[in-house]
Amino acid sequence: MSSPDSIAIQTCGPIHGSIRPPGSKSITNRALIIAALAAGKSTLTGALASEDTQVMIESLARLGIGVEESQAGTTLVIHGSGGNIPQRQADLFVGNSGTTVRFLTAMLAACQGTFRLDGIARMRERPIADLLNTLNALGSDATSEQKTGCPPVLIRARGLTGGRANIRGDVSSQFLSALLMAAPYAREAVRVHVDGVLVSQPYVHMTLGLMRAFGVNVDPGDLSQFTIPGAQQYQPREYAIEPDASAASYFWGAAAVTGGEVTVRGLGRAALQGDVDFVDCLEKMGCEVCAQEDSITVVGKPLRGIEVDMNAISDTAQTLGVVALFAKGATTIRGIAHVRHKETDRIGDLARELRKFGAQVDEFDDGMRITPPTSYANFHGAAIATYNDHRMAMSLALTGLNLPGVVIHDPGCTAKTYPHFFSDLTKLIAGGDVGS
Ligand SMILES: O=C(O)C1=C[C@@H](OP(=O)(O)O)[C@@H](O)[C@H](O)C1
Ligand SMILES: C=C(OP(=O)(O)O)C(=O)O
Repeated sequence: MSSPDSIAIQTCGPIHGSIRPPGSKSITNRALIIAALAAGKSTLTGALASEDTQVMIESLARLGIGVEESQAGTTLVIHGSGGNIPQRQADLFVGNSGTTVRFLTAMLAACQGTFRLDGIARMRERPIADLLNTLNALGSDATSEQKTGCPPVLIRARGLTGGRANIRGDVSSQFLSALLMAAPYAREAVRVHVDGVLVSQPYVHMTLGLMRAFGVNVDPGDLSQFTIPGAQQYQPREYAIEPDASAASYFWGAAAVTGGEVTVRGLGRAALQGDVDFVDCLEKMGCEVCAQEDSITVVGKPLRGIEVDMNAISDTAQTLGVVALFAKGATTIRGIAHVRHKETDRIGDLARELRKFGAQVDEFDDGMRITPPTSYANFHGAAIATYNDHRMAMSLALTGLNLPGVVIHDPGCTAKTYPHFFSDLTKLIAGGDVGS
């Protein structure tokens, strides 16, 4: 289905409603890797059906690991091969999915065969060298084909021997998550030390949680070093995936910018995803937050600017940047230098788009200060570029609920993690309960 070139957002009053967003991208792609490594049949329910999970599923299929999809792709049956990849030679396309390229690279290094992984142009600018170095120190032969430190990746895999290695933590936590999930399949124990300050830490806890759910226990300690005994196997199982907490941030953000009340169903404070902590930022800004075991409600109230370190929850930084436009006083976001390596440079490009609304935005290496326009005369809608970044499109769309004249270019880029975002937002504005 083709997408329009742009979408005009209609202003609305306070939004009242509830929504269950689609499944978590991060959990779906972890569960797919782990289930593929397990020997036997696993069933995932509540999975995300989007570009990022589709490139993972298609890659597994090319490797000869069957994944059956039903319920519009939200139920997945994986026939795991126990670490023996049926296709010993494969060329894989990973789109612009960081989790797919990094998790598959480590998984394949722990198996046998010759593999190549490549993606879209931006993927060829996203770092992976630190992961390759670590895998090579553990017995693999993995290289950046064009010696750029980025994909395409070539792997001549003969299994991981195990042993001691260092892994870099300050560029992307996905390197460590990838290694942790593959390590049980090394011949001997893997002892890994994390170099630098580990970013996006909740995702590593998520990784360990998924591994535990499939039968492999690893002590998190203080997340600076890990010992993973070798020659283990994951146990196949049925597993229910939580809704996506980064996606939920747009709906909590919608309550904040419209002064409405939005409940996200299927996510409580005990969720595996750190991004549920986004609601703490909204609470600091003045919103009311009510958390139940299986839902979190945000009630929009007059907003004030805050200072916040978003290192742990950086996928929600763009959402907060947008909410900050509607606050009294400046908001300072820090600790997110690593988001410059994502789908786009999320500091520079977000700053550029926020300025179009009349805000003053001061950019730092690791964040930005957003000072909202001081008079209504200077506060106006704008045509917004999205840089092929789903989170630019979804976050900046929220401005249009409050400001006339907002147009979002290339809304189809939300397909990376949320193909039906704009129709779900429209349904939520109309009121009622969205999502099953
Ligand atoms: O492990 C994961 O599932 C993710 C980790 C984060 O990346 P970084 O560790 O690169 O910050 C996050 O931004 C990404 O969307 C998903
Ligand atoms: C950074 C993201 O994705 P990935 O790194 O998995 O491509 C994201 O979804 O915001």
